[in-house]
Amino acid sequence: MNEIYMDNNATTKVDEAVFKEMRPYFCEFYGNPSSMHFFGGQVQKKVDEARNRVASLLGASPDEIVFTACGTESDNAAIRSALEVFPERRHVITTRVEHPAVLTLCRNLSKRGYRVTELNVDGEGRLDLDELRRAVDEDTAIVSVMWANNETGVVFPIEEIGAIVKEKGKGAFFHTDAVQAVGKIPLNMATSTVDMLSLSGHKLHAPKGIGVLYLRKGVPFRPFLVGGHQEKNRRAGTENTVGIIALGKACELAARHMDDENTRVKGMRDRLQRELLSLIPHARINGGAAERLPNTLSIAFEYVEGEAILMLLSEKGICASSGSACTSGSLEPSHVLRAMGVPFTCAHGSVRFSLSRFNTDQDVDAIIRELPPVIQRLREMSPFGREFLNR
Ligand SMILES: Cc1ncc(COP(=O)(O)O)c(C=O)c1O
Ligand code: FES
Repeated sequence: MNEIYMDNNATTKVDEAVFKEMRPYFCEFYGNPSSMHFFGGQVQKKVDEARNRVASLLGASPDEIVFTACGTESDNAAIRSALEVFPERRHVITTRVEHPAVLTLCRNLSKRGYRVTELNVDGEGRLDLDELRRAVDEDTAIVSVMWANNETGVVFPIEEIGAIVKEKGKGAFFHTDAVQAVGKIPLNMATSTVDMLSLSGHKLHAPKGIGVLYLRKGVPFRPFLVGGHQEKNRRAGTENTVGIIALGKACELAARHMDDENTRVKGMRDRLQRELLSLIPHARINGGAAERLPNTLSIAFEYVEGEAILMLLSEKGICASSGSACTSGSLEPSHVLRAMGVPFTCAHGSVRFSLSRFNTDQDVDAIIRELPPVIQRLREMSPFGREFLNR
């Protein structure tokens, strides 16, 4: 069976060129970059090169790049640092649609006496900037808003948000979880209002377990992990050298190919969306009217179960995701779709296809061929679906 992988917002394949770049650093050049001898020096040089490559993709300076273990660590480090820098400030602003890496931390903070504002989104997943404007005050330590949503692909107007934080925040930090944005849309820290940004290697064809916290020059920072002097005292722990080198290569590839590839990826995503909407009745795009990442399609089929769709697709070799919490054993539909007010019946039947540069037109053809009969079959099987079809 030919596998069709359209779950790239969950994780991506390591690019062969990335693997080739990191491979010698396991068994041949395994030195510790902090060692004085030539063996460590060789690795240090390669880590420096990787730092330059990451910085270049972000329009940042290499000193502003702190390597971490993952996107989650970067998110935690950014928010916790802000609270330590401003111990007297007790207010944190985020959104209802953040990844759990931010949302769980914020909800824990609210249990510990912090005031946490979770900004709402409208039916298309868009923020109300007036709500943000009203929320920011002199007690706000940090505003953390994701650049792009992992489930719907909806892109937030980060620079407009940053301008509001800078205008009203009395020095409050602005952090963005850009884990889904980096490599998919161009970002430029040189002209940005962002103070701190998180990214994760495994979303852009580097391996799992490597992340970055971008930390703007001059922004005060308290490290999350303390110990050795790595990363200029901003993140202790011996560097994940192979991961760093891999991420450097992945960023270099992303910078070089982003324009062409994303045009092609968007073409495939748009065709998939168009065809599915025309072939399957009572389907709707989650976040369809908002600005979205070029690779993401979250589509709701009324009166069917997300899991059932995924299981039947999986039998055909097609990997997608349901964008619902029930994949993790709960019966609640996704917090993102709920925040958008997507009706229960649609939220449950939502499927996310997320493409990458490794997808082909044949992959899109296969989904267009396989999915409509799957939905038809499931609707016929379900009592709700039957009633609904007979209406
Ligand atoms: C928006 C967003 N933030 C954070 C993360 C967490 O990244 P990591 O898996 O590297 O911890 C993810 C990945 O699932 C994500 O999609
Ligand atoms: S129970 Fe499956 S999508 Fe909600």
